[in-house]
Amino acid sequence: ANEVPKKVAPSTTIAPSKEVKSDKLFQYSTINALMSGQYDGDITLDEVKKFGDFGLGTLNGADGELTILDSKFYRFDNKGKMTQVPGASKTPFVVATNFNKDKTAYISSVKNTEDLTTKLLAQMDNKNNFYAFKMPVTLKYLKTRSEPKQEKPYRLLKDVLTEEQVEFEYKNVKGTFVGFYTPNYAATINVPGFHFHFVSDDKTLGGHILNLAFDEAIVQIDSISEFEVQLPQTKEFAEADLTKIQLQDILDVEGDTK
Ligand SMILES: C[C@@H](O)[C@](C)(O)C(=O)O
Ligand SMILES: [Zn+2]
Repeated sequence: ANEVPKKVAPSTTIAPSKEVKSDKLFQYSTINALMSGQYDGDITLDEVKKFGDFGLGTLNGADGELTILDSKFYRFDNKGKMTQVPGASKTPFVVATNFNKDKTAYISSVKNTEDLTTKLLAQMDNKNNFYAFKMPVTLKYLKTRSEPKQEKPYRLLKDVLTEEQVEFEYKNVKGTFVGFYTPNYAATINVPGFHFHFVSDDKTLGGHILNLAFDEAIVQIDSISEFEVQLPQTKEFAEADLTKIQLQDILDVEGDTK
């Protein structure tokens, strides 16, 4: 009863920190799993939407090229058709973020994707961060690819794309470039280096960019210091050997065909 009352620090209310949308990169599954033929995911695009309004990937069965822009899901198929897909659609591999630009940069006289990556790298302060790039642009030249829905037993993505990818070439297309950069240390998790998709403003074309050219554009750059990988909880994923994929195989399928 006569114990000395504990000294209580004067209560200080900490001003609630400004609510900052978590600047995180979310991905479902890994590029090694996709390359190994893991084409059936157990996540819907509506669930992905919780993690980002901006992104890219594919749909179950590797059924075309997926691009997420302003929280809408666009599928560009092997017939060159672009459609919006319902949120109940599932994906085996997707990368998404709530895009918030840290800076913008004026990029000009881009002759091809190699030239673009050099110009983007020059704008990146930390090559060990992830990055997202959003760029409204009129492309003088655009070469994209897509691929048909696969049937089981699934083949390696390398074989699917080598044998079945369909390439499309366009001139003077206005749209939005959706891009990501993954540091090489994460090369088994996501596409190492740059990965670009596209959605035309009239929503008629896009897909996985193999090559491009444009005179000038302002690119929005989002430097990302946190990434989250949600792993498929499917039997196939649990039993898959994901160590066989070679880095060169990923680079071969992501880059332009000769
Ligand atoms: C479906 C694939 O072509 C994907 C995910 O777009 C990629 O790996 O580039
Ligand atoms: Zn792609």
